[in-house]
Amino acid sequence: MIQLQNIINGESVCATASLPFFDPATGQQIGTAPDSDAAAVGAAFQAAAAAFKSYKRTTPGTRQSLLLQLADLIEANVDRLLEAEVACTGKPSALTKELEILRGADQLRFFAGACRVVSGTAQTEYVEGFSSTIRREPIGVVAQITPWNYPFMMAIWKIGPALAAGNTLVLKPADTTPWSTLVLGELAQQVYPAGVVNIVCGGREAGAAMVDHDIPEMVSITGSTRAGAQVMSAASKTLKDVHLELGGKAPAVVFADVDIQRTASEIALAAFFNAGQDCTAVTRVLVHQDIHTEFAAALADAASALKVGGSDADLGPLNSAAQLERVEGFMSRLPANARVLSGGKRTGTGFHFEPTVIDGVFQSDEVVCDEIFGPVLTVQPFATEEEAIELANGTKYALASSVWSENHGVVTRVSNELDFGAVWINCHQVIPAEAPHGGFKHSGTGKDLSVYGLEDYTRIKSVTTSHR
Ligand SMILES: NC(=O)C1=CN([C@@H]2O[C@H](COP(=O)(O)OP(=O)(O)OC[C@H]3O[C@@H](n4cnc5c(N)ncnc54)[C@H](OP(=O)(O)O)[C@@H]3O)[C@@H](O)[C@H]2O)C=CC1
Ligand SMILES: CCCCCC/C=C/C(=O)O
Repeated sequence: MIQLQNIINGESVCATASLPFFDPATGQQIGTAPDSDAAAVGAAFQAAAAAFKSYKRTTPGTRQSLLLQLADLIEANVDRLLEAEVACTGKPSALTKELEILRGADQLRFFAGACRVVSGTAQTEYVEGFSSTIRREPIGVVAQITPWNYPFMMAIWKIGPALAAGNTLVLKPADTTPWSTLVLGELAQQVYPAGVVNIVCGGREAGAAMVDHDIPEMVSITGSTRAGAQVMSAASKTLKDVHLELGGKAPAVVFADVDIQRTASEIALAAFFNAGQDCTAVTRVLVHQDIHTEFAAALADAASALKVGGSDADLGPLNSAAQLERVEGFMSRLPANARVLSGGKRTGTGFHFEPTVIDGVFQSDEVVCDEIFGPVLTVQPFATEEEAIELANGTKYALASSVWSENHGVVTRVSNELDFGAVWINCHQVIPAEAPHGGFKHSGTGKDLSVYGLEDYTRIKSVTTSHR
């Protein structure tokens, strides 16, 4: 059994209580991680506050160099990170190495470069006899809470911009997936002074303590809309900045002129990658009525061709028994009108679920409007461009979307009307480090990645100097 420890002020620290964590591919326990209480979380914030006094004075050049060193360490330790990530998630190994671990190193390199170009304004005389400067400064100590769907990469998305901007941090991984974040934290200790990067594990008590504590001036969470709303409400008591990357229910709007087989395969991949546990995954296909039946059948074929579980899998398991039960709950409550064209049930060992395509559903059905976070895709026909836009925009989520057509006018008009933080045209889920990632409405506020994500971890100060 592996016994993990918190990382506080540069040291591994035991906790008084622990939580088990499991391999979702088999359901077997892997080890235990600390179940941190408010005192442990408080110690981490104290360490981060002490470290901030000197870390905030580092130059962009120094911060760049530190991030580049950490990126190099990630590459040098890719096998350790991969073992920890795959153990807690059951993800396919080769894809995880390329698309999450090595990509995480690249994303850190992006922030390493970006921190050298983000700046305030030069001295300007807005008032005669006075010079003004607008400075971008780090916020201070930040509290960061990550989810279990991409545990390593979401930790990168949090620590990269925070450290690039000159903040110190305390990060809590989800209780089912602590391991790779602690390996990352351990690597960070080889680069950063004690207290700059602190990792505390735990469940809801630790999460609440992260948000309630009065040291951090910002809390950033990636998770469900429910968790985001709770965090926002709790954070309002201490007037913290909140940065929320929450749920999604991404539509793919497909017009009648597409290549049906190719488009269906690409959409199936974007729906079922990571077993659909992805806030940008395609979850709703809105397809022109002229090709509805043929396209739904092509999606079902593409879904059935995917391999679930095993070393050469296209998709691994759901992350926990609770998540499997949540997905099964949606299936058990399907309305009478729904037709399951492929999949629909658990399979194999652990928490695997078949890629599932459901036709015959309506906009008001729960399976169409609520985030499921599993390999479940619904199909709805539309008659006109206007109806497609209305259906696409018709849920409370607004993170990601795509439109598929060869017609330039159609994709331009529709992409302008789609009310989402990201719109992809004839593709889905293309997420380079340079592009802002974040939604509107119940999908949250603030951006990850990009210079906008880096700026979210800064505050603006106005400094005015008299010429006297
Ligand atoms: N946008 C996204 O990427 C994600 C969306 N989800 C959605 O959430 C659904 C349920 O999954 P669930 O596991 O409950 O996900 P949560 O949103 O509850 O968990 C995500 C992270 O938030 C933490 N957390 C949850 N509630 C609070 C709180 N009130 N205060 C502080 N931290 C909190 C969790 O900690 P702990 O480990 O203690 O639970 C975890 O680290 C999924 O089906 C999916 O729809 C889930 C994960 C990611
Ligand atoms: C390897 C593709 C990763 C895309 C990650 C974007 C989604 C983030 C989230 O679900 O929070």
